[in-house]
Amino acid sequence: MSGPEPDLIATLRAAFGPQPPRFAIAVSGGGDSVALLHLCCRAFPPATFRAVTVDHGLRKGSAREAAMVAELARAAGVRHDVLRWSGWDGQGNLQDAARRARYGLMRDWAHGQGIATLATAHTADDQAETLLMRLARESGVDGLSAMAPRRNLGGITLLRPLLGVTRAALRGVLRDNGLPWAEDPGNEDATFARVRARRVLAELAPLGITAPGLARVAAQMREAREALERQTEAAAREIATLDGGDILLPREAFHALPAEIARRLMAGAICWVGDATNPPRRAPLLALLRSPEGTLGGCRILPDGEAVRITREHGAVRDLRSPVSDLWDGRWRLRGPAAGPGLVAGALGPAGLAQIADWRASGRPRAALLAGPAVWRGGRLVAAPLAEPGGDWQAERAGGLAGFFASLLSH
Ligand SMILES: Nc1ncnc2c1ncn2[C@@H]1O[C@H](COP(=O)(O)OP(=O)(O)OP(=O)(O)O)[C@@H](O)[C@H]1O
Repeated sequence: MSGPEPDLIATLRAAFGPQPPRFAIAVSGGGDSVALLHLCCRAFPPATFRAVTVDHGLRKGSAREAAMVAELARAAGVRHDVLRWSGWDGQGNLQDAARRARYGLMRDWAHGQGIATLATAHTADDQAETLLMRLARESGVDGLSAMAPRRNLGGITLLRPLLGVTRAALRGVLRDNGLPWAEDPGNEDATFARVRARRVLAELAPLGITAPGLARVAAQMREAREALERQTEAAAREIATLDGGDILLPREAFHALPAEIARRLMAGAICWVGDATNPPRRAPLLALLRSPEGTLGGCRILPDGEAVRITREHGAVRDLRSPVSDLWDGRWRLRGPAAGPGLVAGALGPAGLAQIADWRASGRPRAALLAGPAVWRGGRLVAAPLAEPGGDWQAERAGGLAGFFASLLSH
């Protein structure tokens, strides 16, 4: 074995750690992932990991590509499965739907097989292209940190061990070992922003801008991002409090924070209160920070004495109903006397609030109570734990304040 292969094997071993978990690799049949398959076979005993291919059935030859991967895996002694997708309803963007379906299929498959980690073959070139596309969106530190080397995919760790390795190095591995691979015709289709980014990247070499260089910039951005997240978490621990399911930020202390930290803290609070995965967009977030109140990401932000309150927006939960034993709105746990038949959890709303004479005694503003959890039987209000604390029913915000702090850090 010569050339760059030993280094690449060392890179893989370092990425998976000394005792690799039960893992699988996602192999499309393209050059990058065929090289990943080959390198994994050199780095780890082939019988200790699995390979998976999603056949989208979208273009001629996809079944043949899956069969090619199956043959390569069989020859190498790696167990391989093909997952078939046939779910496109003709709506929306096909690429996007295929991508989401692919990750969903692979995640469910991994869960079913007891696999904890799934590795893809994203390269330094993919990372550099992502960074260029994020520049076009005027992204900040988070966007420019591009793809994470590892992230959570519905309880599975998605690992990208080759983010620092160029496509050219992987093509070298394929050639040196006489390995076949399939060329994706989409790679030449300039209607895709990624293909245009790839072409532009090639033009940037005279400036000294290269794929590995940009991948290193992304890695530096990721470190900066992690540092900023920690600082945001520290600021939250110092100033944030929880009231019911709402976050309260004392205005003076909040505005004294560096702007970047204040923005992150507000975005994090909105995500947590609104149970959202994606942070709010920058422009509306900046507009919100300039105004005393507003709505964003399914939340209402309003002044509350000396503080800013981030509460759920009633409109976002108005029609949400679930059995009282379930987590309501993805975050509320209701506990009360033995749950009788027909009890459901739903928002208190104006109809519920109108039935509570002294809701002001709760000390909470009307907006916060409207979107809070209540227990209903048919159209009859049984309990409103946030508006009438101390009753038979209690509502607990899952995760509590510690959950909010933890949500501010990437996982
Ligand atoms: N059909 C497939 N079956 C199995 N793995 C795949 C498939 N398509 C892509 N992959 C995996 O994903 C890696 C990246 O491929 P590609 O860039 O086409 O995917 P992507 O889903 O668009 O990536 P991103 O997460 O950046 O959107 C591949 O190297 C391979 O590991």
